[in-house]
Amino acid sequence: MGVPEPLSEAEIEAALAGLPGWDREGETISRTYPIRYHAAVAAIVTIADRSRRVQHHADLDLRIDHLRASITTHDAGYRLTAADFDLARRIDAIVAAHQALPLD
Ligand SMILES: C[C@H](O)[C@H](O)[C@H]1CNC2=NC(N)=NC(=O)C2=N1
Repeated sequence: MGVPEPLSEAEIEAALAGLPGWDREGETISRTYPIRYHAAVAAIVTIADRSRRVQHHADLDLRIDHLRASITTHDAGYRLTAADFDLARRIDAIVAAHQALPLD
């Protein structure tokens, strides 16, 4: 696998438009999910498994009632690449499957 190519501004904006809930800060995208702590722990295990398979990892910040995922591509000099948006979509699907329990 080669070094991933950074995306252009137009490509980043187009990718973000297809990912509701994700925000961009510079060359990082992030999303905060409301989710119960224990459900989030289970989601994180699945996210870790997926990350190993695709060799791309998010920064994950677990709090009592929410989980925040932040993604950039270290190998591209901390720039946004297609791998970041692919991972974001995978995390959306995984968290959605674990959000079934209401917050209270
Ligand atoms: C060798 C290994 O594939 C690389 O270090 C991968 C692992 N996971 C990664 N995750 C992220 N978010 N960015 C990377 O550049 C990256 N690189």
